[in-house]
This record gives sequence, C-alpha cells and structure tokens, in this order.
Amino acid sequence: MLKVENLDLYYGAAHTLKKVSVSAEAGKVTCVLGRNGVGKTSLLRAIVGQRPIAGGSITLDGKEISKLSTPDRAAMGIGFVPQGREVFPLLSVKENLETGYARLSSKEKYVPQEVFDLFPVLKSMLRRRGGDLSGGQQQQLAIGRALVTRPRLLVLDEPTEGIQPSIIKDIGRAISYLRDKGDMAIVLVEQYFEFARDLADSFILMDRGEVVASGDRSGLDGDDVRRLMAI
Ligand SMILES: Nc1ncnc2c1ncn2[C@@H]1O[C@H](COP(=O)(O)OP(=O)(O)OP(=O)(O)O)[C@@H](O)[C@H]1O
Repeated sequence: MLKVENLDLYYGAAHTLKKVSVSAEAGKVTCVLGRNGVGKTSLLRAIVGQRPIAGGSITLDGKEISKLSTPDRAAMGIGFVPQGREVFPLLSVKENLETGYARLSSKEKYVPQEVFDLFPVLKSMLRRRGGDLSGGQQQQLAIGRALVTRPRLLVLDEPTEGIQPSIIKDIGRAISYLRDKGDMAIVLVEQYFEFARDLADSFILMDRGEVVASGDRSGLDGDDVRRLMAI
C-alpha cells in the first residue's frame, strides 16, 4: 500500500534523512525504531505531507503522492496521530473528533462506533474540553480523531510517550484490533521497545538518518536492535 523509496530530507544544510526506504501493507504493523533524533518524526512528517522531500519517492497504492498537500493525502486515506497529540485544547472532545469530518462526504460525517468501543472514555467525556483530559485520554482522542477520517494508512508517532501503563495497554489493543481488521496499513514510530516488539509485523531501525536494519518481527530479537534503541 505505502512505499517510500530512497527518501532524502534536509533541514537547511542538515541532511536529516538519507535514502530511507520503508513500506507498509494492509493488515500489518510496520514499526520505525531508533533513538531520539535519528529522524523518525521527520520520516512520518514527510509521509503525511508536512515536510517537503529533496529526493526519493512516496507512493500510495502505486500513485506518487510526494508532491500532494497534507489535506490531499488525508483525503486519499492517510490518517496521522502526531507526537504530542496536538489535541485542540479549547475544543470539546466531540468537536476535536469532528475536525476529522473536513474531507468526508455528508454520509460519512459521523464518529464510527468502533472509536467509542476502543476508547469508551471518549464517549463519557464528549463535552469536556480537550485540554482538560489527561495525557492518556488525549492520546486516545488523537487516535479516535484520526479514525474518524476512515484512514487506509494510519501513521502513529510515539503513542505511548508519557502515558500510564493501563492506557498503553488499551492503545496496544486498539492497534492490534485495527491491524486484524485487515484493510488498514499501520506505521508506528516507537521508542518503547517491548510495545513495538509485541505489535510489529516488520520493522526498520534508524540511526543518524539512515536505515541500519530492517526485516520481519523475528529480526527484532537481536542485540543490535536493543543497542541501537538504548537511550
Ligand atoms: N524543524 C526542524 N528544523 C531543524 N532541524 C530539525 C527540525 N526538526 C527536527 N530537526 C532535527 O532533525 C533530526 C531528526 O529529528 P526527528 O524529530 O525527526 O527525530 P526523531 O527520531 O523523531 O526524534 P524524537 O524521538 O526526539 O522525535 C534531529 O537532529 C532534529 O534536531
């Protein structure tokens, strides 16, 4: 479904991503692993259209999307859960979810029941302001908001960061459920190794802007991976 090939990205003179390649398939979780600052967030932002690339290609179902705007990519089915969640603090939970309606047809403008099944707390807090939710609840809201857009490709940037263990479990269960439905490809950036290992069908490991290892989940047990994940 998603194919990123030989992607180069710069911030000014800094060559932040060097010939990075990764792919993601429906019904699978692809994990992007690596320490702080190796370029994981930059890769995701390039995929969703928030960072221009200097070289390489990004295709979704064979169509080149690297020149398309972020809203156009969202309309093609890319949903993004950014690092830090980016919940609108003054909007209610309901209004935050409804921001996902922008590119939907009028028939699709509702919150899918599975959002509330996966995260029942959102249902009970629909009128609360986003900014009044705990970090874990905000993360659930950010995932729910992405699901409202009916993504075919769901891109998540460190959904466990700063979250309490019980909610990490809920988020892990949600990702497994979405994967097992079979029609959605999931790209997950994580620094929490055990969480990623439990979910990954395949992975890439990055170091200083480059992919230094990749493979299926069995490759995650190597010492190299742990060493390059250690902070
Ligand atoms: N807007 C920016 N301008 C300049 N440099 C940036 C910018 N954003 C990120 N960088 C630099 O690019 C490199 C990669 O950052 P990036 O956030 O992609 O890494 P990361 O692996 O996601 O790290 P983290 O886990 O901390 O988010 C870092 O050296 C970072 O300082």
